[in-house]
Amino acid sequence: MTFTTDTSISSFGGKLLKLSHDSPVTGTKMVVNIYLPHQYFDDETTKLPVLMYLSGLTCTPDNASEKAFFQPYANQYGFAVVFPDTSPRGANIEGEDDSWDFGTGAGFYLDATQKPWNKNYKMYSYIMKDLIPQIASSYDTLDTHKMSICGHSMGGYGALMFYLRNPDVFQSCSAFAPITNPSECQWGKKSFSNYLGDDKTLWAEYDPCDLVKKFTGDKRPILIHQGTADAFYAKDHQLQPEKLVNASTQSPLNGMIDLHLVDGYDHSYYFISSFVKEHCQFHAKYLGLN
Ligand SMILES: N[C@@H](CCC(=O)N[C@@H](CS)C(=O)NCC(=O)O)C(=O)O
Repeated sequence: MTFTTDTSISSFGGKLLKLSHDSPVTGTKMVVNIYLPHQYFDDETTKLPVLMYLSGLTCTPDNASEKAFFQPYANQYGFAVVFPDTSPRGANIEGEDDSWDFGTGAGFYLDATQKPWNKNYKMYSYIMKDLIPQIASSYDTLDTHKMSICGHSMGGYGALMFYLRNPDVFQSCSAFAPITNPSECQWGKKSFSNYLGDDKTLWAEYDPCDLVKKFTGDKRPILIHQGTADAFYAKDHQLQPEKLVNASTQSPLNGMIDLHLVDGYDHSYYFISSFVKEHCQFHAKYLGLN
């Protein structure tokens, strides 16, 4: 299957492409946005690294494309940014649209094992086995062997989880207000029990606090920003970045979780866009761009 370009929008000297494709993995039509920096159009031979950005609960690829402001830094360093969706849509599963923190917009980047979700809710395999290979085959000058990953909230969890499981695929990882211990917070428990069932050994295969202890990749820092005025952090305890720091003390990444608690910032894209520069600078270093 190839991408259909639904829209192409000029932005900061590059272009944002809004794409769709039929995914054999999810069995649904999937949408994805890709930001191509000006280098992509200036020079048709040089391969450009890729930054994957995973969004949080309720998001489509458009939230970050419109409000995170990766574009100036993508142009400064010369990398493309991929914004996948957060779940399959329109799978016609009963209950899929009943709540904002489960089902549509809340795929948790995992492969569901439980009925009725296990037919379509396979975001882990979608990203690894469908989206990334398809970007590689559709865009000759995007280098998916030079790829880093970041994300926000549920997408921050996704970024940590993909990186910790696949250090050979992703050069570096960062997160904004990530859910770090999904097995031990309300959002995670709701999704993991419905998508994965009761077997906690399966939960551990997706939980960054478990995965960090088994990490086999290079000893590189993971950059995390967390706003102190974020109610999901301060009041609801959904995010718990300190738990990842604690878990990492028993791992090769001891001392490498670079957690910045930033005073007064909330959970919104005003927070993300305030620190996107630091995250781009961080990834550019590991992508060999600065
Ligand atoms: N809908 C939820 C909030 C969900 C939420 O904050 N989602 C975050 C990710 S966890 C987000 O990025 N929302 C979309 C946006 O801010 O553009 C509520 O009403 O409390």
